[in-house]
Amino acid sequence: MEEKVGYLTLSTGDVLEGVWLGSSVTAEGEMVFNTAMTGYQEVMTDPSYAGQIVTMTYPLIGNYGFNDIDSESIKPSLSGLIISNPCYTPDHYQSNYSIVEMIEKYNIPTLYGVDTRALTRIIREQGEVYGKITENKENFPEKDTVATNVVQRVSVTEIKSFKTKKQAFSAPHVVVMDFGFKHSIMHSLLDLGCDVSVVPFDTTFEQIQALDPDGILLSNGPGNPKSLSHLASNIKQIADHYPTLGICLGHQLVALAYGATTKRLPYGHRGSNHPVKDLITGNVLITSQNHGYVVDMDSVEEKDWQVSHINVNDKSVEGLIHRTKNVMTVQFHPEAHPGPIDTHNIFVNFTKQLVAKGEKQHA
Ligand SMILES: NC(=O)CC[C@H](N)C(=O)O
Repeated sequence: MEEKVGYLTLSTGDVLEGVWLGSSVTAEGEMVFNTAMTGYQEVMTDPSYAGQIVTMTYPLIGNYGFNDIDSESIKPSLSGLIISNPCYTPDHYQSNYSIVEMIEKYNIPTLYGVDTRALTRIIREQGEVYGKITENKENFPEKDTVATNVVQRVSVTEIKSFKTKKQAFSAPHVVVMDFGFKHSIMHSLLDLGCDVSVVPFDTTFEQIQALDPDGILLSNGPGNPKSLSHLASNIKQIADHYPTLGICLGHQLVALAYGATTKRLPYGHRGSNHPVKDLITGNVLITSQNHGYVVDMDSVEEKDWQVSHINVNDKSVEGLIHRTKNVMTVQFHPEAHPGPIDTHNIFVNFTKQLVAKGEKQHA
């Protein structure tokens, strides 16, 4: 196969050389890195990466292929992919495609053979870095090209309903507000016996009331949470009214809706082994993470909120529980995928307390 050189130019002025994988599709976006050693399929299909160029720090990517089971969305939304060493000959009993076939199928702008260690050091040291995957090494990204309207790009546009396969009578009904939800969030709820309706991110309180849910889940999603501040009063009204769980962007949006603020992390948490301390049990849990923003600890109103989890490395807020309302939010990913399932109990506790409509009627 003929190799074609491509470049990753950065807003820092750095230029890294690589080789195009698939056709030479140019792209621009915020540079982020993920440190997971496995789980590239889940990372590539996580809608929270919309608008971003993802660098995988683990060198070998693609060795166990790509399957029909583990995608987190219908198609990848990330802006581009940077890897060191792609595997053309995957080996796994569930593998249906090679990573190269997927990159070609979805036209994902991808460079390989890039010095991903050097690139990661640049991102860690410079913080907010933008990049361009290009044929022309003189062609730099527009500085501060933060992707806009990313949530609109990845959210469903109409309601989609799913029935649990667990015992069907009186299953609790959870409405998932879709800011770019990962499919494994929905699977976690279905597996725990809930029926699920996935609704567009801007669904109003009244429209949600019409669906008669037992609980609400605000999903993960791409972009700066502050870009959705126009939804704050709607989100507060919903969370005031229903048992609510927020995950990642959903956690940040709930915090904003109740008056806290969010800020940018120096270079984000993206990987599958981020230690988080549960301040209620004292246990440290290993979590899956993908976020560039956090809720500012100083802005959390102590009389209303208990900080339930903190990040062990940088002490940032990882979870909140409302003191009087039935609202709980987490910055990490209890659905894992990729990563360990140490925090699966977040789903168990959320779903256990939902009183199914049928039970309400029969009580
Ligand atoms: N995975 C997510 O929901 C990410 C939330 C938000 N886009 C952030 O980067 O912080």
